[in-house]
Amino acid sequence: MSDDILMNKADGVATITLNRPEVLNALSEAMVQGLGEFLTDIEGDPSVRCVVLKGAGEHFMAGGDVKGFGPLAKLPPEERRRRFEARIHKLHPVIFTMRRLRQPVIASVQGAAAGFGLSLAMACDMVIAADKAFFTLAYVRIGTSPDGSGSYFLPRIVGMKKAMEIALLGDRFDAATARDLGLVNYVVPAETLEAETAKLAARFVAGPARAIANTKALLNASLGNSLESQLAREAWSFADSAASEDWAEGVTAFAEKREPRFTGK
Ligand SMILES: CC(C)(COP(=O)(O)OP(=O)(O)OC[C@H]1O[C@@H](n2cnc3c(N)ncnc32)[C@H](O)[C@@H]1OP(=O)(O)O)[C@@H](O)C(=O)NCCC(=O)NCCSC(=O)/C=C1/CC=CC=CO1
Repeated sequence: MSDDILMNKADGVATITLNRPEVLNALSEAMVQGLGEFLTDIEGDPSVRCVVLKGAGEHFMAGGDVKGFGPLAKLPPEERRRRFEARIHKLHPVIFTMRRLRQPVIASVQGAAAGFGLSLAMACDMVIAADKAFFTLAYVRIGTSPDGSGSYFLPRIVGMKKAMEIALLGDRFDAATARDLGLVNYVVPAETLEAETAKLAARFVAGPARAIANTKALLNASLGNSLESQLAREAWSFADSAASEDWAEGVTAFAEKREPRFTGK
């Protein structure tokens, strides 16, 4: 496995670190492959109750490696089209797996989240950002259009008009603006980002795993479902959650007026 991406598992949390700080963690082929492999590993590991995605160094991720694109500019247009289409398709299993994972995925963002870096953060379930973080969809500034699910999640999160502004202009905006737009859940002082991310992850680790997984799947499904299908799915999910040990513990703790002690079973 390449050093471009790292994973550490501890106390129920899998932390994935994008690790090319010398280029603001710009994407490499090895990083895409590693991300896919780590997420597949997590999908099969019930001991992981939460995933944290972060960047090494001062930034989250600057997106595709634009300096690495240089040599491609010399290729004939049809060859460029072929190569980029192939490369970008390799990102898709990563996005699908992140959305399909039973565990919540938290993006912990410091510095820049640009291009695919912003797409990736949007594909996470929650985003916690340092007050000094900044965001740009960027693609239009290098003469291209969004990828990696950016054009799927952006209008769903911020609404169509704001999505048009962010995508068509590619301007930078700060963490407070990102929070006001709903792109970020919490903004925290940069020096507390790690600790606040750990606190949020610990809440998921201590939570009712099956209910959390069912809730995540329900919200994902609602983006494309009719009301009728969604209601059917809600009924199934509630009943499935109610068949867990954590549900029995939750209602018992409520009756006993104490905090529940969930085990994830
Ligand atoms: C917003 C920025 C990310 C950061 O801005 P700032 O803090 O002002 O820093 P800079 O001075 O601009 O940059 C510092 C150095 O880092 C280099 N750098 C920055 N971004 C990249 C990058 N994406 N790839 C390679 N290197 C990068 C920059 O050149 C500086 O280096 P030097 O000091 O040597 O000069 C800002 O930098 C920015 O907007 N970056 C570009 C964002 C972008 O266009 N991203 C790519 C869009 S395409 C994409 O994301 C996705 C894919 C996915 C997969 C396959 C194929 C295509 O694209």
